[in-house]
Amino acid sequence: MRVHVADHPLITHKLTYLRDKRTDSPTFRRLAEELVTLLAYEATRDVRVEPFDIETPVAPTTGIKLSNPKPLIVPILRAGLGMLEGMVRLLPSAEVGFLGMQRNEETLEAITYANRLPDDLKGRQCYVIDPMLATGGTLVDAIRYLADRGADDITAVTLLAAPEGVKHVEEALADLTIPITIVTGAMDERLNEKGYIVPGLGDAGDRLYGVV
Ligand SMILES: O=P(O)(O)OC[C@H]1O[C@H](OP(=O)(O)OP(=O)(O)O)[C@H](O)[C@@H]1O
Ligand SMILES: O=c1cc[nH]c(=O)[nH]1
Ligand SMILES: [Mg+2]
Repeated sequence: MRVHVADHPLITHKLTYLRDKRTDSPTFRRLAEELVTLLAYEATRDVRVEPFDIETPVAPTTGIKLSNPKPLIVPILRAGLGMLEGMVRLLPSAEVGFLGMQRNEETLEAITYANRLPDDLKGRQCYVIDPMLATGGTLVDAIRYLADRGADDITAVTLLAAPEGVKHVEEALADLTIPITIVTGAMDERLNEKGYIVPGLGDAGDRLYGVV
């Protein structure tokens, strides 16, 4: 598994405002969208392309275009929805499938309460988007779900990650032979006793959409 921690002053600058508890929901949403666009640049480094012949006004040349089938973007509801617009802006021809997952606040185990994805993901390159990788339980289940349906290249894009969670993802998915990549805006210090990322940003879903 490849883990890429973005190291760019603009990303850290935007993350700092995102983390700040005084940042209101509209600003939080805007920052999350801006951040994912910057992270997607790194996350799509290995997006599948094929040669494409064109003619410029001056001469014929061969460029590239995204291969078919197009990539599948999978936001994990709720909080992953806050990253969808930014990701789709960079990959406008991608398809979007949805996974609704929620972590039980006591056991910290994730349950899947909704899915709207193609049954057959054979040969698909998938981008899972979720702002938080905490214990890693949610991401492990999401990646396994996609891999079981045939996805053969999976990249997770997160705003923050905890070292314990990344380790868990790596260990729990060690049997998968497909390429798995995590691209994150920052690797924070640790998890606290409630499974929250420290220093983190609190509950990403609540900060985007309010407490439900
Ligand atoms: O790595 P883990 O320990 O599994 O935790 C991470 C998950 O927790 C948050 O979602 P949450 O369960 O709060 O749902 P929400 O997006 O609806 O708020 C977050 O968006 C991840 O999906
Ligand atoms: O810190 C955390 C951990 C899990 N989910 C969140 O939204 N925040
Ligand atoms: Mg939440």
